[in-house]
Amino acid sequence: MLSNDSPSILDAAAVAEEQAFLDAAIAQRERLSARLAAELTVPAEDATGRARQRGLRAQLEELRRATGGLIFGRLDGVDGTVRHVGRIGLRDDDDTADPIVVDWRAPAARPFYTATPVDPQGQARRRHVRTDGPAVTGVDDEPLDGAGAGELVGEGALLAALDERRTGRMSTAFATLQREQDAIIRAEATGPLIVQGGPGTGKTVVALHRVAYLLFTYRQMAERAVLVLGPSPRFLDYIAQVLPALGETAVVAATCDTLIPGETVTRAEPRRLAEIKGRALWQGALERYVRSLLPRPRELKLRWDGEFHPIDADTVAQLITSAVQGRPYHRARTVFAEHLHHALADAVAERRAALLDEMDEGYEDILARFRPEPGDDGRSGSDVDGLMSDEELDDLRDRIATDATIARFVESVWPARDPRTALRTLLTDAALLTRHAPDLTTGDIALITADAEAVGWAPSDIPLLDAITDLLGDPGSPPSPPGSVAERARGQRGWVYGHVVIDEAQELSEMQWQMVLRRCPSRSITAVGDIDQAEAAHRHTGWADAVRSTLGNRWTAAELTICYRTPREVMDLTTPVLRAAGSHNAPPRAVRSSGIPPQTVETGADRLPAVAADTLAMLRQRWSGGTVGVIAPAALIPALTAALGDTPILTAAQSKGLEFDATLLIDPAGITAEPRGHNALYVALTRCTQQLVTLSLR
Ligand SMILES: Nc1ncnc2c1ncn2[C@@H]1O[C@H](COP(=O)(O)OP(=O)(O)OP(=O)(O)O)[C@@H](O)[C@H]1O
Repeated sequence: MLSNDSPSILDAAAVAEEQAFLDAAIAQRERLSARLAAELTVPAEDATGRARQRGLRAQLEELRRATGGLIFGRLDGVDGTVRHVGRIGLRDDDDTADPIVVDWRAPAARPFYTATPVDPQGQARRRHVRTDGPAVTGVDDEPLDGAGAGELVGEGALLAALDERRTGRMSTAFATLQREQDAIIRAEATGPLIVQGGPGTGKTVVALHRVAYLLFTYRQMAERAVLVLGPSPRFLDYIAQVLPALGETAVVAATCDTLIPGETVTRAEPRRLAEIKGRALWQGALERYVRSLLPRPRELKLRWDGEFHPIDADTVAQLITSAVQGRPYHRARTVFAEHLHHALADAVAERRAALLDEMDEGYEDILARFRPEPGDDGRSGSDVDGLMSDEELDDLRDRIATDATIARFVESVWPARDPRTALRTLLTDAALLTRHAPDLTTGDIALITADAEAVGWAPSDIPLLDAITDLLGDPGSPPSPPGSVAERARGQRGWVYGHVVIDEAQELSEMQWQMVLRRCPSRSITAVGDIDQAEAAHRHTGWADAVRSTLGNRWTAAELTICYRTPREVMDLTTPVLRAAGSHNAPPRAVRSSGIPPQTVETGADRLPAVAADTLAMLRQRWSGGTVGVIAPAALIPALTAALGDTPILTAAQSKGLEFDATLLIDPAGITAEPRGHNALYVALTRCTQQLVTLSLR
C-alpha cells in the first residue's frame, strides 16, 4: 500500500527496505558463486561432463560480472506480489523456486518497461532503485493505478542517468529503457527490422540491448554469434564495453571495411567513385564476369598411360553445365574435375575392353583354324570379356583423381582464380566493364579504371571483393580457426551469423547491404539509423530506396521519436538545418533541457586557431571530469591540430554515433559546404548532452 506520509520519511524507509533486499541478493550471489566454483574443481570425466562444466563456468562468469545493477527495479502487483528486476536473474538455493531477482530480459520483467496507469498489466507500482555499488542511494516510485500515463518510464531515474557526465564510453541503460525502446528490443527476430530514429533517440542503446535480449531469449543464437556493424573503429571503441557489461561475448563487432579477414582498407577514394562502386548493379556485373571465366566447351584430349582419350565437345559442355548448377566457380570446378575423372576412367575402360575384344577376336580366329566349333556365333565364350570390375574401375578413378598431370590439365582448362586478381582485372579493363556492367557510363568507367591502378583497397572495393570471393567460392575448404565462437566467426569470411545488428545503417551502400545479407541468409537483421544523418556517397533519402535492391519490401519498419541526448535548447536549432538538407522529417522531441543556451562566437580566419584553443580551454574547465568534442570541416583540421595539441578534432562524419558533454563546433558554414553538408551539420549539432559553442568565421 502507498501511504500519504511525507516523501522523505517514505523514501528513507523504502531505501532501507531495498538496501536489505540488495544485501540479501549480494549474499545470495556470493553463495551461488562459491557453489559453482566448488563444482568446477571436480574434473569432468566425459563430453557430457565437459559441456556441463562449460555451462557452469558461463554462469559463474555472469555472476562475477553482475556487480552494478544487481537490482534496479521492483514491481508491486495488485495481488500483493513483489518482483525485483536486475541485470541477471538470481535464484534461491532451491533452484526450483521463483527467482528472487528477475533478469531484465525475461518475460516476467516486461511490465517494468511497459506497464502504464492506462495498461497496468496487473501492477500497482513500479519502483526504480538507484544504487552505487552495494549501496542503495534512492528510489523513484510510480503508481500504476492512478491517472493518465506520462511519456517517460521512471522519469527521475532516467533524467539522473542522462545528466551524468560522459566518460567517452557508452554505458548500459537496462534500468531506464523506455516503452518505445523496449518494444523494439523485444521484437521478433524472424526478418529484417529497420528502426528510424533521429539523433539521440537511443538507437545504439536499443541495438545493443536487443543483442543481449536475443542472446538471452534464443540461446541457440549464441552458437552462430551476433555481428554488430558500426560506422567506424572509433564508434566500436565507444560501444565496446556495453555488450560485455550486459554479459554477452558471442558477439563480433566490425565495420564494413573490416568484414573480410586479412583484407584492409588502405586508401581513401573520391566520393563520386564511392557512389558508383556502391551501386547494386555490381552484383549482376560480377555474376556475369565470373560466368565469363568458366571454360568454353571444346573437345578435350586427356593423356593416360601414354594414350590420348578424347572427350568430345558435347560431353564437355554437359560436364560443365552439370558442374555449375548455381555452384560457386571453384566448387563447380571441383565437381567438373570429378566428372572428368569419371569420363576419363570410362574412356580408359572402354578402350581396354575394345582392345581385349580385338585381341580376343584375333585369338579366336587363330583357334578357329585349329578347332572350329559348329554353331559358334563368333563371340568369345571366355569369361574374360574385357570389362573392368567395379574395384578395378574405382582404383583407376582414384589414380586419375590423384594424378599430378591430370590435375595440371584440369587447371589449364578451368584455372583456380584469386579473387583479388580477378577483381583488379575487371576494374582496370574498360572493355570488360562495358561488357559486364552495361549500366555504367563511359565517364563512370574512366573514373573506375583510373582509380583501380592505385595500390591497396579503398572502402568501396571491400563489398566488391566480398561479392566476387563469394561467387568464386573457396578453392579448398579453409581451416577453421580455433577459439571461441566469436573468434571463429571473426576469422572466417563465409561465417553465417545468428543475427546481425547494423548501427548507422543509413550509411550502407547497396553493395554493403549485400555483404550483410551474405552473412545472414536467414535475414534476422536489426538495422538502426537516421536517414537524415546520411552522409555516405549514395543517393538514398529514404529506407525503402536504401534497401529495395536487397530486401525488396520484405522488412518491418519501427520508429524512435524521443531524443534523450541533446537538450531542447540545441534541438531547437536543428529544424532549419533539416529543411536545408531536404528532409521533410521533424527532429525528435527533446526530453530534457540543460538550461544552457547555445552560444556563437565569431572570429576572423586568422584568429580561428587561437580562439578555438581559448574556447576549448574554457569548455574543458567547465566540464572537467567529462568530455568535450571538437568538430570541424576536414579542410580546417590541419591548422586546428597545430593549435589544439593532442585533442582529437573530428569531422562531422567521424563524430557520428558519439556524444560529449559539450561540443565545440567550428565553422558550420564550412561543414555545410561539403557534400551532404547539411546532413553533416545536423550530426555535428546533436552530439552534446549539455552545451554547444559554435565558432563561426566572419
Ligand atoms: N533509456 C535510456 N536510459 C538511459 N539513457 C539513455 C536511454 N536511451 C538513450 N539514452 C542515452 O541517450 C544518449 C543517446 O543514445 P544513443 O547514442 O543510443 O542515441 P542514437 O539514437 O544512437 O543517437 P545518434 O543517432 O545521434 O548517434 C546516450 O547517452 C544514451 O546512453
